[in-house]
Amino acid sequence: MSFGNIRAARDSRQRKSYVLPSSDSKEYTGISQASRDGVRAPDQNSGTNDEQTQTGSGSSSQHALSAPPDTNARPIPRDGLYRELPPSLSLKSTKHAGRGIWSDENIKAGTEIIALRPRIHVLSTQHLESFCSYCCTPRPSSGLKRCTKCHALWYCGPACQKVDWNVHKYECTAISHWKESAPKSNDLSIAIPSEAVRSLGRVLWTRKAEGSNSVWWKEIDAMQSHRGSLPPSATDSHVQLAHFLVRYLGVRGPGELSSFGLHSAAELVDLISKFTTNTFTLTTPSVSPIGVTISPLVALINHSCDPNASIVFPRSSPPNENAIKEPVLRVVALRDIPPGTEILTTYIDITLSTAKRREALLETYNFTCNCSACSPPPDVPKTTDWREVFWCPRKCGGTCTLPNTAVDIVKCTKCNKIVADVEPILDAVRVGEEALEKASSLQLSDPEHVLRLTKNIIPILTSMGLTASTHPLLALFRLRQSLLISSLPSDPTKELLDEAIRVAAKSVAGLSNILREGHPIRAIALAELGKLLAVDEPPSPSTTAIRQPELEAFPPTGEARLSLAKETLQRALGELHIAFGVKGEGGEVGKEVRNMLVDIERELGVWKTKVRGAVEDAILESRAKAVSGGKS
Ligand SMILES: C[S@@+](CC[C@H](N)C(=O)[O-])C[C@H]1O[C@@H](n2cnc3c(N)ncnc32)[C@H](O)[C@@H]1O
Repeated sequence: MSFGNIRAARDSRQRKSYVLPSSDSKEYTGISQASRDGVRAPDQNSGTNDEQTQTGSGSSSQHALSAPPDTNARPIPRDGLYRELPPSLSLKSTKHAGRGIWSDENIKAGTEIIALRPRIHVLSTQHLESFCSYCCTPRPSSGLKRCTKCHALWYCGPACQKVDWNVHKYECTAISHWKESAPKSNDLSIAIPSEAVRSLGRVLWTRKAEGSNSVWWKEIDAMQSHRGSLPPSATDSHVQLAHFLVRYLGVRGPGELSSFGLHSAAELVDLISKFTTNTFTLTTPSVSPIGVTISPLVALINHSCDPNASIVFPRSSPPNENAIKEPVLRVVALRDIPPGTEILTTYIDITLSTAKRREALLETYNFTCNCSACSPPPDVPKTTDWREVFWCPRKCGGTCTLPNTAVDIVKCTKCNKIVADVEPILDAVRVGEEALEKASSLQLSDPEHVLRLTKNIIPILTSMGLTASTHPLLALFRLRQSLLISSLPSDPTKELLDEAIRVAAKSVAGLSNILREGHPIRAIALAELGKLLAVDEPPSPSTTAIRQPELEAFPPTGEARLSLAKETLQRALGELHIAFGVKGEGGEVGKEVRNMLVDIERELGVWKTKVRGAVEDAILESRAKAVSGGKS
């Protein structure tokens, strides 16, 4: 089996949306510094992961319990808005989080709760040439067709270009003007406005076309803004984005701004604050970020670090659904949701430590998270938070929580012994965080450097006892995995392929301790590991080199490797069904995994036939020897 498709998926993951804060797993997008500048894409962190089980444990034993239903939620009227909200859901409001979406019925894990095509989505600049700007189909081998006027957007064909022209006609002129005034550069992120600017442009042109009384505009208008309570740094960045937007729209004065329904600069900044709080990431079927999207209905969903639902774009195509209806956003239940429960997704990278998650949520979304993962209820027995532990230095198999504001005495969960000197471990975490930051910023421009950096830092963090799930080791594993896959040649050596498999196994193991079964990131990590295991095994090098038995133990070879690939892909398929919806059979990745399983069955059949044939030959040969009295 070839890994071309794995690499293609990874390639898009690598080039991250620059509206994203820091990881693969983001669903909502806060505006990062780069999009504040409106000019240049920054590099992003990657998510990651570690050990103990080779292919992940299959169960996430240490999860925080979900929050009990908030009985103080009060129903709120729809006022003719949110027509795509299914009847099994309702809108309610709580004091602490404002409006939210609640289930009225039992919802089974893997059920598609909401499915819609968002009115606004734009590709990040670095993905403009790789996906159709309308249906987001990846560039086919025959290539995409470029808009002949602005030369910035690409389409898979005339049908997509025609339907997108409704709004692109305004955007086309604006991009052309922007390009004329931008410094001459081959760097698209300089020549073309950021995705934040382009999304806001689309919002305002759509508003102009539909009018301020349209349902869609009222929904946009009702989105939550934090303009009044943002820290000065965030306000500054909003003002800066407003400045770029005005330039992009070609607005020359307040009169022209009012043609977009905005009557003051404050209203413009308010719109930007709504955008920051309510947009989320457009992803490929394998959850690689490729852009941003806005749906006022889906934006009503509040956040939890232990979510019961997720937002995905699986491109599952049930009959009658064709590509031009894509990208379809689906909100899928990650576990059974009883009636009267709030639907909660995650806005940030939930593999981060509690303190870092809180920091990210406060900075972009202006709230302190008190979900069950951040503040476990006092009556619930404390469980290990794998993001923040290290193995007991006495090697008893227990773990110790890294010291933080809530934990000052560090004790092993198993042998109960106190760890006196944690400073070296904290130093290692700090060094790891710095390395992660550097690696994330260089992953596009200098992947070789990042491969060297991760190769050096991972063993240091591992030797200090960090687990595969501990931040930042998990992130470093995932980043390394991503780069290893992207750099694998079409006929990889055994050494390269096996290393990619080992790192992928660490990623799966690390994620499995943190994310629940069926979380899209975990399901995709399993599928990637299974795919790597299924790649045709390269011949072993003729070994004059020193053997390293500990490295050779995993991955296995031959039939055992194929069987492990099969087992891993079967697990992946089960999780993909939850992550991307049972109805769509796990989306595009689910389909790919099913096809791979058929191929593996066939290959295993061949192995068995060969082995049986060899055994039978051996038996016949020994019988023949016995008959001839050992004379050959
Ligand atoms: C995308 S909006 C969600 C809908 C929003 N509650 C509303 O009324 O429109 C994000 C904002 O909702 C609030 N929010 C979301 N999740 C929250 C939570 N777990 N706790 C407190 N506030 C939350 C925050 O103000 C956040 O900036």
